[in-house]
Amino acid sequence: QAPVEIQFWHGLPQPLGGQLEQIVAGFNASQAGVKVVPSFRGSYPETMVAAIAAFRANAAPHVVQMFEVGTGTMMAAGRAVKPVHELLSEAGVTIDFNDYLPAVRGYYQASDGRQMSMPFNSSTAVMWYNKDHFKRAGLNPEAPPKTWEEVAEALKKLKAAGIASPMTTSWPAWIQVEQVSAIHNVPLASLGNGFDGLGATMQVNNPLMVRHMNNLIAWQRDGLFKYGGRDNAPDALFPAGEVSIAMASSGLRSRITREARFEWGTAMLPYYGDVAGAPHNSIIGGASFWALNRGPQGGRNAAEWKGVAEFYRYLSNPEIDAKWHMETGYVPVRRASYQVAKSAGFYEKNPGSDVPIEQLLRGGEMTPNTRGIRLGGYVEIRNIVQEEMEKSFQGQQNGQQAMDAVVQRGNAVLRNFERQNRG
Ligand SMILES: O=P(O)(O)OC[C@H](O)CO
Repeated sequence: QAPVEIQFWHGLPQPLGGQLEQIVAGFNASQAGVKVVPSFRGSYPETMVAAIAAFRANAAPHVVQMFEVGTGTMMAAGRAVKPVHELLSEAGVTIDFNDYLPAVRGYYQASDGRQMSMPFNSSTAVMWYNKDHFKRAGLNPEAPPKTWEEVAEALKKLKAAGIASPMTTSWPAWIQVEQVSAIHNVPLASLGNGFDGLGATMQVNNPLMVRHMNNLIAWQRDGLFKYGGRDNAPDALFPAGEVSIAMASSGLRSRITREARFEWGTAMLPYYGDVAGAPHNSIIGGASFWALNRGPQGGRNAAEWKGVAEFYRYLSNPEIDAKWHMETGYVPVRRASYQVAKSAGFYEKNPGSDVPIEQLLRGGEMTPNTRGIRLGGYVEIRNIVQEEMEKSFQGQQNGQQAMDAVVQRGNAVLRNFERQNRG
C-alpha cells in the first residue's frame, strides 16, 4: 500500500532548510506508512501568505511552518487550523508537553492551556561578535560588552580601528523593539502584549523605546551601526566578516559555523545599565508547525491527520530535538533534549552554545511583558515598525515620531483585526 503523503511547507533558507529536510527524511526512513514531502516556500512571511492563499484555493499543505509572530493570527483562524491537542487525541498519539520549556509551550497554547501548534524550531536572539575585530580594536575578546553603554564604547573603538560598519541587526522589529522591550520588562502592547485579549493597544512610544530608537539613529548617522534591511536580510553580514557585532537569531549559528573565517563569540543581548530590574529574560522566536485543513470545506481524512500526528511524535523525540539544537543553534524545546545535549558534552565542546538558553532563563520569573507577543495582524505591524525605523534612518523623523507612528498605525491594524475576529 502506498504511504499517505503529507505536504509540509517551510520557510527556512539554506543551510537550515536542508537540515530541516534531513530531519523529514529521517522520519520518512523510520516508517513506511507516511511520507512527508517538504517544500521551501520562501521567507517566513512569504510562507505564511502562501499558506493562507492556498487554503482559500482548497490546496493548503497539511503542515506549515509559521514564524512565532503569526501565532495571534493563526489562533484566530478558526476552522482553517487543526489544533494539535485535537489532532493527537483523535490519532491516539501522546506527546508529553509538560516536558517542554514553559516559554516555548506557552507561546503556542490557547488561553485555556490547550496546545494549538507543534513547537519545534524555537530560537532567541543573541549578540554574535567577531573576536578578530575585537583584538584589532584593543577590546578583550573574552569580555564582550554587557550593557548598551558598553556596546556604544566598543563601537567607537572598533570604528577607530578601521571597521567601517561595526554593528548591525537582523530582524529589526524582533530584536530592537520586541526583545529590547522584554529585556527591560516594558510592555510592547497592553493586555500582556495581547495574550489577554483582542483589545490590546500598542505601547511602544515609551521612554525606553524612544531612547533606544534615538540611539540607533545616532549610531547609524555616525557610522557605528549599519541598517542591513528587513527581517533576516542582514544575516549575511556577520559570517562574511563585514560587521563586528551582529544581533541575530541563535539559529544563525548554523551559517556562522560553516561560513565564518574568523574567531567569533556568542554573548547575551545588551541592556541599559541604569534601568532598574534589567535584564529580564529574552523572548523566543523561530517558528512552530500548524496543521491545516485543505480548505474552507475541510477536506482531510483520518489517515492524513494520523500521518501528521506520527510526524509530530517523531519531532518530539528528545534525540531528534537535541540533534536539531546541536546542529543549528535553535534551542532545545524539551528539558529531556537539553539533557541529551549536556550528556553529549556539547556545551563544553562548544563554548557559548548555551548562551541562548541562559538568556531565556535570565532574570527569574517571566512577567506579562516577557512572555512574548500574541497580537493579531502582527506580521503587518512588524512591517510598519520596519518602515518607521527606515524613515528614521533616512533622517526623516526622530525616535519619538517613529514610535508614535508605530502606535497609531499599529492600533489601526489591531482594531481592524479585532472587528473581523471578535466572536
Ligand atoms: O530566524 P528565526 O527562525 O530564529 O526567527 C526569527 C524571528 O523570530 C522570526 O519572527
